[in-house]
Amino acid sequence: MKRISLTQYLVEEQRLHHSIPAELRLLIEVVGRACKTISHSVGKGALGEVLGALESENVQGEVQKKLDVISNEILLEANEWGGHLAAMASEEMEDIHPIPNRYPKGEYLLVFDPLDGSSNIDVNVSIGTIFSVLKAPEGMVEPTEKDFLQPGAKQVAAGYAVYGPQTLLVLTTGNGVNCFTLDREMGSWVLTQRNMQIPAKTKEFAINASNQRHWHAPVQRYIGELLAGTTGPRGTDFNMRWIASMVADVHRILNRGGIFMYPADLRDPSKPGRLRLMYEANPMAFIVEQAGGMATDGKRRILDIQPEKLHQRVPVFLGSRDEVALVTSYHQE
Ligand SMILES: O=P(O)(O)OC[C@H]1O[C@](O)(COP(=O)(O)O)[C@@H](O)[C@@H]1O
Ligand SMILES: [Mg+2]
Ligand SMILES: [Mg+2]
Repeated sequence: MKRISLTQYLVEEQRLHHSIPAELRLLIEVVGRACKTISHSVGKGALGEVLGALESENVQGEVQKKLDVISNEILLEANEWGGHLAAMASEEMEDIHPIPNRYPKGEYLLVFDPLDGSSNIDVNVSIGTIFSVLKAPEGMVEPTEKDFLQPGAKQVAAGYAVYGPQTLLVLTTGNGVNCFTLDREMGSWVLTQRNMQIPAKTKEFAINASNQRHWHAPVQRYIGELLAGTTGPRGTDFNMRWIASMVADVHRILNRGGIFMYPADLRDPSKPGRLRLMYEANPMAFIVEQAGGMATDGKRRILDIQPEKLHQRVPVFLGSRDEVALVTSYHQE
């Protein structure tokens, strides 16, 4: 098999297909390098003293794990001097992070969840990094939060890394979805899956069922029908998986189909669901659509939502098209 590296793939996209500008290619390479460094820290575990929690909380009021903070710092540092960005924003930081004046600046904005699946860090289950790239608005002088508040449809690139049995990088620049595997000996990302496609039909679903008593009626109905299996209206059995790392759940769905749900529920109305629009739902929705799947908040296409604030939460239904369309239709009845 001819080995194609991430750099070669991106150069091909840039030169042959003109689908990405050189600046964006270089930015993606910097993010890819940062993910390699994070992978290295994750892999050290107790030997690198990277496990466990800190005393601090992030803007979401969640206790920060050491690796949440380490990964955030790796991404900030790698991208600060790259010269391709105007500013960054992260799950772990309340405010945006403009590129300091001592570094060259570029025209892109980078948004990330530095470490996704924090509850799995200390138990050696797959975790990851999710990122999204936006273009800074025309005429922007000093970046502000408002410049980031663009619908997901405006993303120019999105991806995630999974730190699991293998370290993977899944990427879209709006021209399909490709997967790269980290060759740990060579230290390079190698293209291992081209043009990933999510099957439209599935018999597998992912939801945190411990929240069932709080769900709204359309989700109760949909899940009730799946659980009824051959004895219910669907006339077939469904299987359930829940890793509690969105990256790992989405990666499974990208490979063999399935529907992933994190709905809003009857609890705190100020928290519609758990996942964050800008750095979890939008990049994953972009990837899923590029792989032929569908992503909604139950009512609307996620990529059409106009963000109102950086750390906004949204309900998420994404994956195999037929199932996402069905649960979305239940919300419209
Ligand atoms: O604790 P729950 O309800 O299983 O939630 C799991 C979800 O929370 C998340 O871990 C949130 O991400 P963070 O770890 O980045 O906060 C998702 O990856 C995952 O799908
Ligand atoms: Mg997350
Ligand atoms: Mg996180």
